[in-house]
Amino acid sequence: MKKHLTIVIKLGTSSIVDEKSHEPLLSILSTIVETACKLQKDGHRVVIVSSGAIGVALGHMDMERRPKHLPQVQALAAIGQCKLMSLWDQLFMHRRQPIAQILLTRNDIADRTQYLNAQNTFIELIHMGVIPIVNENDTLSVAEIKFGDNDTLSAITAAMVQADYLFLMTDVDCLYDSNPRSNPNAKAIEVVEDIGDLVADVSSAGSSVGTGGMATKITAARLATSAGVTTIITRSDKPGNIAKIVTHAESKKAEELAAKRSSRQSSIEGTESLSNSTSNLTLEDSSLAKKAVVKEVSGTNGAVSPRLDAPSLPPLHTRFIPDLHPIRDRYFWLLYGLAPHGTVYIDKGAHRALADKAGLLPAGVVEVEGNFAQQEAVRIVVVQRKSRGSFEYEKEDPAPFEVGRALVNYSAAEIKRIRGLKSTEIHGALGYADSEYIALRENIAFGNRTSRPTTPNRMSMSHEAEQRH
Ligand SMILES: N[C@@H](CCC(=O)OP(=O)(O)O)C(=O)O
Repeated sequence: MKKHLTIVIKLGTSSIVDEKSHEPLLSILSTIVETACKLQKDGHRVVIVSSGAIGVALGHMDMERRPKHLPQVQALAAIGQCKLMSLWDQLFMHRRQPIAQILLTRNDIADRTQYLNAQNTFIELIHMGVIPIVNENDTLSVAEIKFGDNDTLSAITAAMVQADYLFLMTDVDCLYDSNPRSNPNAKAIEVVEDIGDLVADVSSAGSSVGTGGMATKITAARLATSAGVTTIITRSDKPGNIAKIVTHAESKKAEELAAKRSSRQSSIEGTESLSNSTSNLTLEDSSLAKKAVVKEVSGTNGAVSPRLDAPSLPPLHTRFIPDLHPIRDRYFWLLYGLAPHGTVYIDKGAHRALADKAGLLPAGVVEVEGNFAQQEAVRIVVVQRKSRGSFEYEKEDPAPFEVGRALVNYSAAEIKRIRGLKSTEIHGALGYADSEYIALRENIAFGNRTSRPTTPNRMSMSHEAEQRH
């Protein structure tokens, strides 16, 4: 196994406190501590993303359920966060393992300098042999600046620390193609090569004290795999399985990478591919081999691992294979660190120009939506004009599709006035010209799965992610 793997372990509220009594689940927490210390001892680095502040506070304050009123939730988070950290600290102290608390809001990382500061702190802590324990800073978070669920926060953390693995610990073994509690023939999905083609049961809504569910785990897996992080969904009540799963995944990695490369190579002809200026990221990746590898396991009733007949196999889990060309650093930050404030619709010619590493010129802009300012993030959506030079575009055939995000040099109102013009005409239209480009190429990042027209299934997931932004 590669030395010095970086492993992010995300524990939801339901793994930390009992859903009814809100008492801490000490056996799970203790096994996590033992697992994390063993991994550190073996030369790996561990980061924990721990929910549970509000859940712990409910128990501490003898409250039956999570309140609805935001200031009350924020107050509970403030009460619970120190109890939670004290709990972790006591458990880790038995192993003489130092820990550190990192609390983040989306606002913190929307500023590039602050994002880099957070990243540097993580790197330094890891270097010092400390285990960072991350949570959302709920006391400051309101809807607009919330990650909303710690699944997304854990994916962003995993990207920030360039983790090898993200473990999303949950209350089922893995993803299934249908609900295993109601369908005894539900099949376990053990490997996902491409989330774009995943058909899975996401009906699990999460616990009554947490906010995430299976859908947010898939969103998190999409973010993390796009940053090159192998993402695992597995049971939280058996944290000891983490090391076994890593060993198994490491042994599979090389052969799967080779297979993915050769499948990509053989189908690349005839397929339009576009790239980020430094990462060579393929936008139109429909040529890649994309499938969820579903392996049937018998007797899935109740989502309990039925693997007694196959002792040599690793514990049941779902493994999302990371993208061949990860989106890292600034491009990841542009895509997922920032909340988009609007949409700029561009034509296919502009899309092609971006692929050739040009910036976005006003001539290629068809429509603008939202009320954004200069230097704010927007979605870039490609449309087909109804006729040459027209600002009308096809709404369904072909459907508009999002290709990425950009930081713009002009506000929404300004872009409305200069769309369709040549750069030399900007000054005449506005009375000034800050830049010849709507967005510089270095300020545009392409996503590898936001590029194609979305199926209803995918659409609902990306909308959900957007709402959380
Ligand atoms: N930040 C919150 C947890 C957010 C949340 O509910 O996340 P999760 O339990 O993963 O769905 C807390 O510490 O209570």
